[in-house]
Order: sequence, then structure tokens, then C-alpha cells
Amino acid sequence: MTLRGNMRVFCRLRPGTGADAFNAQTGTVGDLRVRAPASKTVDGRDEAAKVLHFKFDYVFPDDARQCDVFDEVQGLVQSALDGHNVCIFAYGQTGSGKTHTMSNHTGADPGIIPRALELILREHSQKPRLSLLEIYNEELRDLLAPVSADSQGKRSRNAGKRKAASSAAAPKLRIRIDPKRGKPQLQGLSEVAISSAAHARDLLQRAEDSRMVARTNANERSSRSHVVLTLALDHADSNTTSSIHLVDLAGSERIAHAGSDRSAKQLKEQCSINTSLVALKNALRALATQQTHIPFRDSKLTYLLQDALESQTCKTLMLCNLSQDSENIPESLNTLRFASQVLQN
Ligand SMILES: Nc1ncnc2c1ncn2[C@@H]1O[C@H](COP(=O)(O)OP(=O)(O)OP(=O)(O)O)[C@@H](O)[C@H]1O
Repeated sequence: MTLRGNMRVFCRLRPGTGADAFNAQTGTVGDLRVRAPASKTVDGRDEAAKVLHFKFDYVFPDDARQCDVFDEVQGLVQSALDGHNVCIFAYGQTGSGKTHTMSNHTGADPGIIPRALELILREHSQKPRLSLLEIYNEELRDLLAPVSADSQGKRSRNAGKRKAASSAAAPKLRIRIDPKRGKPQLQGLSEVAISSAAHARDLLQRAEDSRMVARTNANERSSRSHVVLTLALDHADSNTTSSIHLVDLAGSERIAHAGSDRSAKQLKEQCSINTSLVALKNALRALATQQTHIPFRDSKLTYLLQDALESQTCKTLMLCNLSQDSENIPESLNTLRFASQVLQN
């Protein structure tokens, strides 16, 4: 625990057809046993079915409610209110419940983002400043950029392609080194001071409309980009600003699982996603094990979050979402291996 510092890994099981293969132990909150089916190794050998045992900081069983998840996460939001930087990442294959866990801002049972916003609006004396961007194929786009009249016209003429058109209209952003501090910094990102929960909901909906989505085998409306929501909190008493980054990562499925009818564009998307997820794992692992070199520059995501992640008191949570559907067990095991590697020294 001491070695890991401020890094935590939680897992959440999504209800599914193969639930009997998963056993989240009650009593020891971070224990998860998974019955891995018999399989073939990459070099063609038969591997017998076996039970694999994983240990994390917390495992949410498939009947955990959104409020149960927030109960375990709200301490981090409180830390941001107290002046610390906080990063929360939702990781998992397409359809495993990342967006449900993080957002669900229009549903009856809201996720972490709307609940965190509500807590911050209630507890913080100054208006939080919200920004939202997506990283698609290693390009950064501002999801709250004002939409031009031209792209609005395009949207109404072509409702079927609305999301891709609006995302294409959003300006690309560049990361530059701040000459004063020598740290990477985003230039030109829109930031909106939030006045109420309803105001925040409107902005989240606007961002949702701008997201790049594409059809994949695993989930027809799968999101192929990372979405980074940042709330900047100014602290008048200390004249400082802390930030909380809530990141809904793109689906992590392996290329081999994706199916042969994928287009070249979709394969490129998945390669870009996987490269950036590996970069994130390597950076978090290097941070957790206090390495002297942290490979932030290996992806836009880690480079963008470098300032927050490397601050002495940054608190980081990787929230891994697992599908329990029988056909997804190999992919869920990959997610569990990824999550374990973040904590390995
Ligand atoms: N814990 C849960 N309980 C009930 N339904 C859930 C749960 N988690 C996810 N779902 C449902 O499963 C579906 C897929 O979830 P979601 O869109 O959150 O997946 P995702 O991991 O964000 O996928 P993508 O990578 O495509 O964005 C949604 O219909 C969602 O409402």
C-alpha cells in the first residue's frame, strides 16, 4: 500500500450471462475469483479450465448500485475540494459499463460525473470551471467549442451523420510546453464556469452530441475516443487551483477479437486506442512504483494529464469495468490482467 502511494484500482462487474464464473468475495472487499474456461494458447497448446484469483482495492459485484460506487469514490472528490489533483479513469472493453459508471447523466440513476458535480456545486464556494475534450486517433478536440453556423447547417441536413459531423467541426487542440513552468499545457480549450446542475447537464449533452462514434462488432454505438472531463476548482484562501479529471476511456478490446469484417479505419482506431491504453498503464505503473522516468510522452492522454498525475499529492483511481457475458470472459480476463499490471512493482 505504501509503495502504491495514491494509486487505487477498483473493479466493477456488469450483470451478464456468465455471472457464475465470477465470484466477488464478500468480506474481503478487493477479492475476485474468475473461472477461466479451457482455451488454446497462442502457440496452439490446450489449456485446462482454471480459477484465477485477483486482488484489488475494491470489487463491486454486479448488483452494486451507482450510489454504492459513488460512496467509495466520493472521498476522491472531497480530496479535490480540499486542494488535491484527482484522476479517475474508467477502463474496460466496449459495452462493459464505463459510460454507465461514469456518466449516465440523462438516466434515472446517475453515474460518478453528475454525482461529483452535484457534490462540488454544493460544497465549493466558487463556481467550478468545466472543460471537455476527446482524444480520437491521437488528435484532441474540444467538445465544448462553440458550434459554427456552417456545421449546425450540416448537422440538420444530415441527421444520420450528426455525431461525426459535429465532432469533425470541433477545432483540433495542441499541447504546448508552458514556457514559465516547462510543463505541457493545452491551448485554446473552452472552459465554462458552471452555475447549476442543470447548466452542467446541458453542457454534458452538448459534448455527448459531439462525440465521435462508429459501428463495431462488439457494440454498435461504441465510442472510439477517450473523453476527458476536467473540473478546475479555484481555492481563494490559498490562491491555488486543483483539478479533477474524469476520463471515460475508449473500449479496450484486442484486435484479434474484433472480427475480420472490420474496416481499415476501424482497425486504425483500435490500434490507436490500444497504444494509448498501454501508454497509460505504463505511466501509472511507473508512478505507482515511484520510477525516476515516467513515460508521459508516449500518448496524448498521458502527456495531457502529466501535470496532474505527477503532482505530489495526486490521487488516481483506475476503475475497471468487466462484462460477465460468457463470450466476453477472455476479454474480461485481459482487463483484469491490465488492472493487476498497474499495481505490479
Ligand atoms: N452495472 C450495470 N447495470 C445495468 N446495466 C448496465 C450496467 N453497466 C452497463 N449497463 C448497460 O450496458 C450497456 C453498455 O454499457 P456502457 O455504454 O456504459 O458501456 P461502455 O463500456 O461505456 O461501452 P463503450 O466502450 O461502447 O462506450 C448500456 O445499455 C448500459 O446501460
